[in-house]
Amino acid sequence: MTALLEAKNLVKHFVGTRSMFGRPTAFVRAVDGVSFNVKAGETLALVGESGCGKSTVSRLVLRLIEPDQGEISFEGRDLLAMGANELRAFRRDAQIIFQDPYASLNPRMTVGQILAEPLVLHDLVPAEQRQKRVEELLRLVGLEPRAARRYAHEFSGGQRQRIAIARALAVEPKLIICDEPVSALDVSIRSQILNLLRDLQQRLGLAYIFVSHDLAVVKHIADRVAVMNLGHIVETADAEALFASPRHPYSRALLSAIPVPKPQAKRSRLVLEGEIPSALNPPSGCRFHTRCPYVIDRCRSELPQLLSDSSGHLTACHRSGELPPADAILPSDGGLSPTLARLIAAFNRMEEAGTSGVGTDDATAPHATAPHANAPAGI
Ligand SMILES: Nc1ncnc2c1ncn2[C@@H]1O[C@H](COP(=O)(O)OP(=O)(O)OP(=O)(O)O)[C@@H](O)[C@H]1O
Repeated sequence: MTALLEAKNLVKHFVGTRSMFGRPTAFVRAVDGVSFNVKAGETLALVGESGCGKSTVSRLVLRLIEPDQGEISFEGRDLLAMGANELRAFRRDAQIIFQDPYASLNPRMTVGQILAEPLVLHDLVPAEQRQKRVEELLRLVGLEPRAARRYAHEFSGGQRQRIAIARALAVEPKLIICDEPVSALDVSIRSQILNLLRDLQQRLGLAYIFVSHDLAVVKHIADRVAVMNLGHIVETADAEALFASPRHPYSRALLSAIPVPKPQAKRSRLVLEGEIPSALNPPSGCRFHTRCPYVIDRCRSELPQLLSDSSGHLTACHRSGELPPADAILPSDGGLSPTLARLIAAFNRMEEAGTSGVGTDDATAPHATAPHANAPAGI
């Protein structure tokens, strides 16, 4: 199947520091040779720690910023060569929703006006049918039509994210970039929004690029996962394969930080030691080598290529194939395998995990403390 969106070898460096004369003296290598594709109707999750380049990739594929190098195609057409008219059509096909819906919703406009705006801008619905379309959009995201008369600040965080999703849907997109869409929400609300996104995907055939630092969230929504570290993708695989058998040491470390589902279980967390190296001065060779327990000399000097096995599982690690199986190092139900215990001595420290990820069941979510946490989805 042809990819809906394909990015090849994307590079974006920002000026990091300048001399007193204003000349660039160092560059932030935010995105440094990133390739991936997204098929129609699927969810590709882009995962990694803060600063790894996820948002820059999102901005590049929406052509909000221009890459220094690389290619992007959408439905087989060269996105970087598109003229104004083609780009306008692309801006309908590809939408974005952000972590903080409030910041992206105009406080001076009613929800009805916010949802009608893209309809007018893209000349989609005759004026007399706009109100009906706005009401349809509100229902689509689980809000009552009377929400149209109110302002964004009158809604809870989850409801505001529903409004932002409705606005993205107004132009009937094929692809939505979801940039940390549930990170700012109360835990109990997160699963409602994730369920809504999944439901909309099935009904409307949408593709998502789901950007998140949190693999626990991604587990609930992704078909495929691309793991990013300091401007590089280090592993890409079907979500099932990645969660069952992560191959890159960095993916394994991220995965082992996911809290176990049983609240009563004694949970263990693997924490990567040391500072995340800076994209301003990234380590040579493999950018993970300064934190990797399996580092060998070659990792310090030679950048590993992203190589595929016969199943399409891509890994960029000189030592993939030599590492112990993932189930030998990942904690299960709070128990520590002997291999993990050995690893910790060399690599990490262990700490009791008091954090929580996605509430799998709203009724049992532990942090339903915000005033709006138990508010119904509709208003
Ligand atoms: N306009 C810019 N000018 C200079 N540096 C930038 C700019 N935008 C991003 N960066 C830098 O590029 C790197 C990647 O940033 P990016 O926001 O893409 O990462 P991220 O993975 O999305 O992180 P976060 O989740 O914290 O937003 C960071 O080091 C960031 O400081």
